[in-house]
Amino acid sequence: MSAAAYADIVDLLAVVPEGDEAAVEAIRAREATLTKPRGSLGKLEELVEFLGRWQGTSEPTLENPMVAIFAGNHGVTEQGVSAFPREVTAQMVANFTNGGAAISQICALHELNLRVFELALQLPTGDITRAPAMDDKMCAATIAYGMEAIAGKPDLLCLGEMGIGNTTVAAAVFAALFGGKGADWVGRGTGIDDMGLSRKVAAVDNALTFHAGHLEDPLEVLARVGGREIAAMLGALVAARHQHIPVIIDGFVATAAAAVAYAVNPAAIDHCLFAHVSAESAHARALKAMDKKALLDLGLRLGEGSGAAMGAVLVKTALHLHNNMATFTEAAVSDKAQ
Ligand SMILES: Cc1cc2ncn([C@H]3O[C@H](COP(=O)(O)O)[C@@H](O)[C@H]3O)c2cc1C
Ligand SMILES: O=C(O)c1cccnc1
Repeated sequence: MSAAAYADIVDLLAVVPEGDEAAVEAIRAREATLTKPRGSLGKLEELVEFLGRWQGTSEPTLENPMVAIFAGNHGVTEQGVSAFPREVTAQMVANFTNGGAAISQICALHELNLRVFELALQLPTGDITRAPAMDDKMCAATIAYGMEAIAGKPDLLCLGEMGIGNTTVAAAVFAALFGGKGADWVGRGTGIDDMGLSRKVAAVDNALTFHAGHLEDPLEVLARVGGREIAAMLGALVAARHQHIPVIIDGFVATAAAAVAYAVNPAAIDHCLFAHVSAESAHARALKAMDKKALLDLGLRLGEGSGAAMGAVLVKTALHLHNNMATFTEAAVSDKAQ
């Protein structure tokens, strides 16, 4: 990575705006006046606080929630690590736009703006078992692309991805950042069989061996064993923080982008809500490594932002209740006995 681009990205991760605790206090004060026992909406109350804290206002909005899907292709698919062929990435991108994918329908039903960003699908990244995924310049450019992609000021950003083979590179990123070997981080992804699973474990182990000595720096990890969609999600996540946009992270692969940010500065992902724990087995391990708890456990293992969008559905519900329920006074309901 050019020294300047590298320093810029590290700076943006290292020095991040704090959450607005005064906004949270004001939200809690209103919450206490609503016609329900205090705290009885549990995590739904926390979701409103999350929105206010990171939008920096006691009156958060959800007028422009965006689901951003970044799509990339991976050289490591040559190792036979996915149950599906590489061309599915581009085919699913078309399906997202045409309305046929799960994420398309979640977004249509719940009025979330779906944006799909293709990242040079005809040019897969390097096969991480024997080359860097990206050179530093490509990695920096892709992070910058992710930063730009969220222009248009969403008030909530859900991050998702599409990329056949990307559960393998995500596993390699986790192993490089948090330690352990392929077997600790690899799962079945799209549903690969036992032989394929062994090839996946070997691919991650071979990548760790090939890149040994160059995996100290989190951004170097991203460039060497990550992928374009992970780099772009990292850029989007960082830009969102500086623009006061709360972020919802999807499953295993999107969490790898958050993990790179976390490895540079744990506070850099405080504005990120982890929507769900994926059925991809090592996702729980990744969340634990960052001491994060997921909101939902729906047994999803899809990617494409589906879990993040389901999180956004709950956030929408939570804010609607907060804004539209009656207070004890308005409804003439007797408050708790003094
Ligand atoms: C039809 C289809 C739709 C998808 N939507 C998301 N993914 C998910 O599966 C891929 C990762 O799994 P692996 O590492 O095993 O290739 C990613 O594209 C991810 O978004 C899909 C996969 C398929 C096949
Ligand atoms: O949790 C995920 O992000 C995931 C799981 C399986 C396949 N693709 C993505």
